[in-house]
Amino acid sequence: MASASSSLMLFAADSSSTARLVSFNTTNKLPNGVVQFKRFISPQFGLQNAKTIITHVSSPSSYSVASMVTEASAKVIDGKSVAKDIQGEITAEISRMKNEIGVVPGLAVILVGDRKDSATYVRNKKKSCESVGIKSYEVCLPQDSREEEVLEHISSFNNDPAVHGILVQLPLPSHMNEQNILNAVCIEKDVDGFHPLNIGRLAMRGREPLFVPCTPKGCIELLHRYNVDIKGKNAVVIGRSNIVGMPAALLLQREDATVSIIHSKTKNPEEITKQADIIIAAVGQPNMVRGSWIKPGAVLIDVGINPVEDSTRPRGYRLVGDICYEEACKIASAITPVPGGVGPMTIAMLLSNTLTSAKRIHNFN
Ligand SMILES: Nc1nc(=O)c2c([nH]1)NC[C@@H]1CN(c3ccc(C(=O)N[C@@H](CCC(=O)O)C(=O)O)cc3)C=[N+]21
Repeated sequence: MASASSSLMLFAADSSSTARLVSFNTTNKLPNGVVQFKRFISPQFGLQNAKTIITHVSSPSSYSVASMVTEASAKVIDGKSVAKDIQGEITAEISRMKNEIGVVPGLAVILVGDRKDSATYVRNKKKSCESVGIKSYEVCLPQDSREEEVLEHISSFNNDPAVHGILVQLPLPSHMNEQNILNAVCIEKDVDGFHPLNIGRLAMRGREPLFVPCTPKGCIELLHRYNVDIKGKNAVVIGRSNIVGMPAALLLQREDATVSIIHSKTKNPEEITKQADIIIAAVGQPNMVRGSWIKPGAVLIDVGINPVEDSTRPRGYRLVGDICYEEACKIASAITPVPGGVGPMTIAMLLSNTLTSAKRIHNFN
């Protein structure tokens, strides 16, 4: 078979053809060494992410063998880094606002109960607020509080001129009526974008919501900042929750994508995802989207943040997405990691919505 030098030349010839989808997926094992050629190159991001690993070079008596594995790995969409950039932009705007009109944006968070994950999110939000210069107000109520108490806090934040955004951490305890509570947040301070009037406007052509829900907004912002075309593309949203799937589908539609929504009753979901140029996965099922579900070159946004047991980690678990990253990164052209993908963007969009709200209320541009 191939000698070491001819295999390397073969690779060189390949790598000059940038735009072509080159794939030769062979795995040849020879008794005296291994020759492997494996390539998945996605056209959209060219070859910059192709990794060539010479795994084995041997020179038995008659010939030498180089084993070369070239696997394109998708571009990593670095949500953590984009979120950091955005927070820098927000910090600068807040300081300009403070200097020019003496106003500091304020965000109120209401947390009911003692779910550990909710407490962690709320703590992280508070830290992020501090770092950009947003003043945060926090109310923590016990699990057995009455709905009326929550409504009273919302009402007083609605009337507090120092507060420009109000977030009620979800999920609420099951004895509370989530609809009543979300309806009570005045739409001018609904930085989560969960008020039915904001969602309704998001759904209507020619109408503009005051706020767009943070997680879906973060997904679209990542696509924009990575120059992913959305217009005219096939986009698939997996999951139809009020807080992520549904608004994500509406946003993609507003960006002129052709949108399909997959949910628990969808038959043969993989046949639909296989057609998708863009997938947003938001179901909360660890590793549900397998490599075989993905069209080569697709762009993947993974909203899932699922803890799975892992005794090798200090916390006893690690976080995985809804998309099987190890398989998907060999087929997609770009993918968000978990953690470090959509999660940090959710917080950045919350800060951004809070700044927008303060600007609007104070008529500051
Ligand atoms: N009213 C309301 N608004 C929300 O926006 C809201 C909510 N309720 N309830 C819970 C979900 C969840 N959520 C996250 C935000 C950031 C990360 C995040 O930054 N995650 C890190 C990982 C953090 C870790 O290591 O644990 C990451 O993905 O890199 C995750 C999850 C906001 N939520």
